[in-house]
Amino acid sequence: MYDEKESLWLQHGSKWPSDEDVPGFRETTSDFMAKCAIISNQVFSCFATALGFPEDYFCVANDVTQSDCLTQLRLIHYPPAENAAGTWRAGSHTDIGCLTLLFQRDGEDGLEICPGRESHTSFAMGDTFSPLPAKTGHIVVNIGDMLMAWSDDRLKSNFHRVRAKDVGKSPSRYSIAYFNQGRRGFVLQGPQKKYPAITVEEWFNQAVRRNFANQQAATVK
Ligand SMILES: O=C(O)CCC(=O)C(=O)O
Ligand SMILES: [Fe+2]
Repeated sequence: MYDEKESLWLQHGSKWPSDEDVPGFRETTSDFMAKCAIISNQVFSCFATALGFPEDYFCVANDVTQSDCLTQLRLIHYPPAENAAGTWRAGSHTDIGCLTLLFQRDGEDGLEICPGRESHTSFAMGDTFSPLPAKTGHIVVNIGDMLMAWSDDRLKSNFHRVRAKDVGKSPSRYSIAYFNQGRRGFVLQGPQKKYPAITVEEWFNQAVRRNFANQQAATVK
């Protein structure tokens, strides 16, 4: 089943809307992304220190000034819905990268979260989800699978999903997700070396293949 949403993805090498088409968009969005990088780095510094890495370790590994950085901003729109039982705005998933900052707006609820999962190879579904009401100005911070592997599974990625109301009308929902996804060529390995050293690029490719295979298996059941 597909997700009922549309989104604009921005990262190194993206084609931006022109200033004639959307005046001020590039400047405003770039400023916003720079602020997201600063906040992400504050969180990364805490995690790096707690894990025994140098304080700036994850900041360097996710440095958006480097052209091989896979970090991405996604501007997401979920169209209005009515009696949406059986559909998903975003099906249950964990984020694939290191750390996500998620921005929502007042009155556009629908995000549901699940506590951190146990192992980065599982793709458990059917756990208990709790709604996280949308608040303008708040930032939801999700740990992703890459950071889970990079921390030898000590920091858990968390399942989350987005739905419209089963019964009645749901307004449009706009959200913004800033995905810290590491630098392609950076070598990823936890301090305890639980998993073999691997580049971010190769880790990403493997994770996409694994998630896709698991999703296929879950759909077939
Ligand atoms: O729109 C949201 O609130 C969640 C989006 C999300 O989880 C994602 O794009 O990975
Ligand atoms: Fe997500």
